[in-house]
Amino acid sequence: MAETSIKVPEGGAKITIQNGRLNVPDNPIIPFIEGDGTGPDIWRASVRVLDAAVAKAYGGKRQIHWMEVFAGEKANNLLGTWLPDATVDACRDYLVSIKGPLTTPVGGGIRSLNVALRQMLDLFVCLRPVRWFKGVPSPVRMPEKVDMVIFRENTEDIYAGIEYAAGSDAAQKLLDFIQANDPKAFDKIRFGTKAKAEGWQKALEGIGSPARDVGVNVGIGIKPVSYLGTERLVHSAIAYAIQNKRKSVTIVHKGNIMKYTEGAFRNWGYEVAEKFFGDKVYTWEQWERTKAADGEAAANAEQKAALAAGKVLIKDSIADITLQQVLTRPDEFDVIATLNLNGDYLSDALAAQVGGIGIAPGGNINGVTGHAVFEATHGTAPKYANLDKVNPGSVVLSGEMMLRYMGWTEAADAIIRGMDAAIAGKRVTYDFARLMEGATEIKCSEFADEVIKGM
Ligand SMILES: NC(=O)C1=CN([C@@H]2O[C@H](COP(=O)(O)OP(=O)(O)OC[C@H]3O[C@@H](n4cnc5c(N)ncnc54)[C@H](OP(=O)(O)O)[C@@H]3O)[C@@H](O)[C@H]2O)C=CC1
Ligand SMILES: O=C(O)CCC(=O)C(=O)O
Ligand SMILES: [Mg+2]
Repeated sequence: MAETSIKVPEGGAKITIQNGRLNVPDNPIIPFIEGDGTGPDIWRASVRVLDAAVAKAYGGKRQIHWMEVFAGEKANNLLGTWLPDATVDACRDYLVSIKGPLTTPVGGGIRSLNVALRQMLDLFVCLRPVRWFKGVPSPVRMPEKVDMVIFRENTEDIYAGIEYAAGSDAAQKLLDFIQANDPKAFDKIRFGTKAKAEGWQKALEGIGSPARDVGVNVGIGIKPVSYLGTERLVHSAIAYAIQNKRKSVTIVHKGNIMKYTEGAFRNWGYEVAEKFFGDKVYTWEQWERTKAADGEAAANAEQKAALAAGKVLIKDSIADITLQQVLTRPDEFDVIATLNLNGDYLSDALAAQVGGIGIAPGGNINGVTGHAVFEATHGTAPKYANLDKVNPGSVVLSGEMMLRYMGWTEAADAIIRGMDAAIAGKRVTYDFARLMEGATEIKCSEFADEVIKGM
């Protein structure tokens, strides 16, 4: 029987932050959420890898004191609530935590606990690096060219969860508001009135469909995108690119269609680049201005000189073509700054290029308060729950990101060495084994053993 309340481990101490710098003791207490579905299998394997990496790197001088906190099905079973306040408080108090995936029902039921946690702790960056490990099976010809870092805005966009169900009073009130205040826009809501709905129904009856009573059934979602939300995300992405000597930051948006949300994100993104990083970046907006003033050749020469001087190129790309070009021309993408939904799609799509969601890590981070919750990109994969089967790589590598975030680079490096060795040995979980020639399929727990051996 699991614990029903949080037990603070003895002998551990809190990670704190002072003047923007994390203070990590040698015995930090780190809250963890096991997760739903495959979460427990993965966590059991991953925690052994993380502990082994720390032991290998520091020979007992440092040790993580793990503290289980509850969320999702386990919390609901034990405590009758999906996301206890104590869990959120623990992640807040202890600053750095790690979690497994949590289930979100589709089309009704509770809202995403994952999203709730990100919003409650204001973890505005969802950082998802996408890199290839030598030997990992990939559907693309040159996976070694895939080396991107996604900065996904984590607190706004349609993920704010402001949605009203079709037929509800709230949806009707919003429709009435739009009709009263912007009749032209209201007209574009295809089935926004009973007359329009009935008109379509009549047309259907004209081709033999049975008669039925149709009403106004329009669900409405709201997509907030703010200047400050954009500023802090894009600022983080560019600062990261400069610090890590990356070549470019691509602002990915669908601003041709959603002009005042995604389009504004693009425009503000360039503004942030020039306002905060003017001497360290060269933007496509600068290129446009020089072209208008002095011609294309001058603009090209200016860009070439700026990049030769080590400036980071700030460019933008519309989301649909981006999804093609990350496949066909991956080396043209480096750091990506994007909105919440685009980032969700892009991170799963890109993971496929480097071996799949089984090794796609992530971190949700507030670089100002220091709060961070590390978690895999994938979900609960419920059909594999309790089979000790799936790849623990995503949580292991999320832990690697966490260790690096804490400044425990030697332990993080040990994990990378272990992953490299395990993959090179071709003893891998089912997801890799089914695509890798000459591989032996092993269990989730056995893969953890291979990683530990390879450190
Ligand atoms: N941050 C979070 O906690 C997230 C939670 N979710 C939630 O998870 C639930 C299930 O979502 P679903 O859309 O099925 O997506 P999942 O990511 O859970 O699974 C989709 C598929 O991805 C592959 N996969 C996932 N995890 C692994 C792994 N560790 N190793 C190898 N392969 C893996 C499997 O593919 P195959 O069958 O081909 O082997 C699996 O069937 C939903 O409730 C969703 O809301 C989703 C995403 C993130
Ligand atoms: O919260 C969920 O259930 C899904 C979240 C998700 O897809 C993601 O974080 O990438
Ligand atoms: Mg996702």
